[in-house]
Amino acid sequence: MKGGLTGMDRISKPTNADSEAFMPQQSRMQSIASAIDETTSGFNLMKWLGERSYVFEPIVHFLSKKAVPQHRISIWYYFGGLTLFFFVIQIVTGLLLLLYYKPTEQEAFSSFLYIQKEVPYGWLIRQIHSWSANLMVLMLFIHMFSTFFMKAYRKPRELMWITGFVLCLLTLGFGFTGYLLPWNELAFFATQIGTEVPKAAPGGEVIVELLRGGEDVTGATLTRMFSFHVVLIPGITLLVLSAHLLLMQILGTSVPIGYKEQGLVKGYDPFFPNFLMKDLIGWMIGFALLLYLAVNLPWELGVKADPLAPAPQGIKPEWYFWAQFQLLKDFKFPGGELTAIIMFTIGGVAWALVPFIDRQSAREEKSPAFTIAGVLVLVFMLVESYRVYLEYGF
Ligand code: HEM
Ligand code: HEM
Repeated sequence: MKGGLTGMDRISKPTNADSEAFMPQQSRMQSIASAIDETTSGFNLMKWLGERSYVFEPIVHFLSKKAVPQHRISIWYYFGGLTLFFFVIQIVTGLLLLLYYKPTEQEAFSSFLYIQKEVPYGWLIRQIHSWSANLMVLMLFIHMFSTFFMKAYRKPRELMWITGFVLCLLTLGFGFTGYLLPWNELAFFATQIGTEVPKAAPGGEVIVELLRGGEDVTGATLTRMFSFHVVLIPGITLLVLSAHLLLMQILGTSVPIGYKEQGLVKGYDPFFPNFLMKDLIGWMIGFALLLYLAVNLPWELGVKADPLAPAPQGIKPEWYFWAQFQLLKDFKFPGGELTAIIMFTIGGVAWALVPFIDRQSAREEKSPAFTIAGVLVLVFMLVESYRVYLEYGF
């Protein structure tokens, strides 16, 4: 830019963010008018954009208020951002897959093969969508357990935990509904077993019909799962996620109990731009890993589902449902399935209400009983999942 005071300097450079962002309407209009006068002599895109950059200042101002504490376990603060990163990848690749994918019993598998074999880079987009789904769920589990062990759910962050819990259910819903979409044999029979589960509970038939769009898994189920996957679940997720992130911004990042008193907090990183830049490094590492997996360990295509064929051996769900799957298998006695469902429901409700049950942490006192309970839940899930791995492989 040539010398002299530019429009950008006049409008947004005197960066007292407070006074700029909340400049009275009249003086802001005057600034815009003078900037417009200046641009009439010749059009300069950068200048034009610079003059209008003040509209972002309230956002930057809002973001810059947050600071992230630095201490020996602050590494765990990266996993919410990583979950978010893989979710964004899911949206972008999912929208690209939508250009060619056809959600009908006749065409789903062939459109899926077409994406994989004919569409330029279709195989890459599909592999990225599949791997990023797995990485998103993995990051979400790490994020959930780390916030649990750091007691980040305690007062005043109860709603962060509740919205997070709902996001966990929605993400598992994404995985479950997406699994059927390629309409291959494995997905077909796994969905048949998965959607059968609610039948063991009183009134469960209604849920089974709601999921399947009829008594059995058919083309109607595929269309239904498709609309859940690309419309209903994304819509609700965007709403709940906005609430989760807004709450995060307003409440700020928590510090583990007792850390401040013991002088373990070394300092604070302003979120914008310092911590965001560090987040960016995490995302680049995540992206490199994602590309490596997508290119070197492609997910198999399988064979087209044949609803009339008998179920093949070794049908199992995605790894993130293995613990529930194994528990149901362990409870194969009369009334066992219902007992397992009741256990999971009670466990799930207790997990969701943890911030209200753990009264000690709400008073900023350590709550070892909850740490032990969390370790038991984690060990149970890992052992049950490992048993499925031993029996079926990956
Ligand atoms: C789609 C899923 C999710 C996304 C994208 C997400 C995103 C985030 C982000 C970006 C943060 C701030 C950075 C951080 O502390 O890691 C955060 C914080 C938090 N999240 Fe999540 N989250 C998700 C799911 C969950 C789940 C499943 C839970 C727990 C059940 C949860 C509970 C929390 C809590 C308690 C905090 C506050 C952490 C603190 O103040 O130290 N979130 N989340
Ligand atoms: C708005 C966002 C999303 C859209 C528009 C979308 C769209 C799609 C489409 C069109 C397919 C079928 C194509 C195919 O099978 O390769 C698909 C498959 C799938 N989606 Fe998504 N998706 C989205 C988000 C997600 C998320 C967040 C997850 C998981 C956490 C996920 C998990 C899956 C899985 C596991 C498959 C099956 C992949 C396969 O075996 O090829 N999707 N998705």
